[in-house]
Amino acid sequence: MQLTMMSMTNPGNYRLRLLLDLFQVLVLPVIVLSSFPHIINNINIPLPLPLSSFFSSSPSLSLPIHILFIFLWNTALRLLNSLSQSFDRHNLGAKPIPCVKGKWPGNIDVLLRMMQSFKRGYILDVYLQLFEEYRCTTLNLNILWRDHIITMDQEHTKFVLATGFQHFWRGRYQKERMERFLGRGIFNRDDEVWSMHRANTRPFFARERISDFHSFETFTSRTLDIISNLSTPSPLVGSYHQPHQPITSAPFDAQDLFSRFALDTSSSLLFGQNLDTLSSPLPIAFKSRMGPKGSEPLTQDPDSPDLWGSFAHAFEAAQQVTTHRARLGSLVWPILEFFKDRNKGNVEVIHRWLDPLVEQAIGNKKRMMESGVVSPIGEKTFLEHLADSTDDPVMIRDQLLSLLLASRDTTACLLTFVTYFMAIYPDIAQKMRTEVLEQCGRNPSTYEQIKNLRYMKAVLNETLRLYPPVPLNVRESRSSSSVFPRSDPTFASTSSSSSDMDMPLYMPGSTPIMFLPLLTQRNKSLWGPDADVFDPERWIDPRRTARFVANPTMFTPFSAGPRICLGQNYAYNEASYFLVRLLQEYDTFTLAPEAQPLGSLPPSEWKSGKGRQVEERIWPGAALTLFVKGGLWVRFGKASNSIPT
Ligand code: HEM
Repeated sequence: MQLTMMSMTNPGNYRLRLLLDLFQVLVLPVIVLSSFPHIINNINIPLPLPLSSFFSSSPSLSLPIHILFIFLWNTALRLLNSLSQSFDRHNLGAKPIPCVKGKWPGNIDVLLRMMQSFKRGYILDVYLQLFEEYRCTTLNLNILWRDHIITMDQEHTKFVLATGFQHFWRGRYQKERMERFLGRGIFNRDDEVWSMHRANTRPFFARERISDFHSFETFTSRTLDIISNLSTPSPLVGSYHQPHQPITSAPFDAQDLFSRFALDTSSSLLFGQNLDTLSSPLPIAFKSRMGPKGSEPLTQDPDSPDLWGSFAHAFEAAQQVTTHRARLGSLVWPILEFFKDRNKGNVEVIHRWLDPLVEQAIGNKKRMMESGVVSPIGEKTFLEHLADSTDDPVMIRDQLLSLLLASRDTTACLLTFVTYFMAIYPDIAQKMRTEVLEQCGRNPSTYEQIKNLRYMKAVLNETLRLYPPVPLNVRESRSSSSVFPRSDPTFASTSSSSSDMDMPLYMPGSTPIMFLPLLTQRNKSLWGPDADVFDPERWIDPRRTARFVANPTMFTPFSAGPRICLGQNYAYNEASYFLVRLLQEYDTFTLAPEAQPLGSLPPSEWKSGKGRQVEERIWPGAALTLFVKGGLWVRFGKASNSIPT
């Protein structure tokens, strides 16, 4: 019933869904209980004494009786569901996914443990701990009596994304969380609408477009100018200079700068406009506070034009809200947001910026059609290309926003973490620089040259392995159940018996599943004992690449299967182009922890943890995409043999 009602309504109407759920859980049993005496009276059945006194109990007992009945009703429903699942499982010859057994009813203690870890813990560490505690790579969290599967299993992730694609979709709960923000865009739709978007978007990323480095150059040189200004040691830059400190170049937030670079580059590609976020005021070292993801952009002077700063802020805040909802789960967040949708304000700001662009594109299309002018796809922006396919302004805006999300934060994240590695491993930065100078000299690079930058590609891949810009993702199984392939070898030796080991896991229908590329890509049983080590050579030495060649889905930063990223090559080119130009001019990269906003340095307890957190010098967080909490504050040093900008 729930599913039918949901499909009849707007997928973003979480209030209606919550009311329907509460009706099923709380109201329906009360109705049934109250109608019992009438039914029994009408059909004149004599009841045994305990039951007749139950129905004729005094009003003071009525509340406890109702609560008891609600409890019994829901327990019975859960039992029925579990019986039907075990029958189905038996028929499919599968075993259940191991279930987390918390100390409190509904695994509330597990939920609290996760919430605590999201605040102070290392990224996704709470999930890794649970996998290790239960010695398995796919687990049912069963929060508030609802199945919620998490997996770091390479084989199961491959099944969700590729080999068993038809069994999964984005699902009701994800649409509910994202509907107001991403609407009918490619990230929030399945089936026909998704296919239509994909078919329409793919031709736009043809080779000619992804190898046209002209727009990369425009925004790269603009970014390098800013870095150059910031990196010139000067006592005059008083806003960041601390008394009693030697005068050095200014620390700046590289993550913020790269996000601006990526947003301006993407906006020029997608809707032919330079949003020029690179020109709005930058966060200032020692003054900046924490923003929704990185550092807080400066509050705009009320008299100056907004310059898209409010767009960028609302765009980040909307991602935070969406992630927070996913963490709270499909029951809790709609209750907390019942009277106030926390994304309403953010989305209004976003639409205020995008709607005029969409209207303009539709108007231009009409004018061009009237005058009989037809321009080829290679000369169009994505917005113009979209406007050719539909006149529906909401559909165009939603898809445009999805592409902005796809291209901006992911690419900025990749550049941020490469910079982090260049700062903590200067020898790797040096090696990258040597390759760049050998292959490209001092000129802006070409498509062919970038293809030959083997070490650069290895660094990008190694960064994407340890810090995938989409570190976790969610799908939902469709209404029918399915069976996972055999688990990956992570805990192979710990299964209780060999017959048990041979049994596949049962994936129930209509159930959310979260997969965790960040954990899969750091899994020692797949990548070897040095899985946590940043070592670009693993992508060059053929004996070491053999693991990945034989098993490509152990590395899925761009996803896999029918929904694989459409901008993968574009992203490699954009990041490589930027890094080539950067390394032509700069040879030292240092972290500036003293400039990190308060509360953004890794907590001391991480030192006693396991894996990368022990040596982490920044705080990685996730809000749809990965980011450095408080921003990545760094100093860049100009190479003595650099070329003048
Ligand atoms: C380092 C950069 C990037 C990374 C790591 C990345 C990663 C991903 C991932 C993991 C997905 C799958 C999301 C999901 O199914 O839930 C995806 C999808 C997508 N990406 Fe990227 N992406 C990057 C850059 C880009 C760029 C630059 C563009 C376009 C300009 C782009 C366009 C898309 C599109 C359109 C999809 C949706 C595909 C679909 O649902 O069919 N991506 N990307």
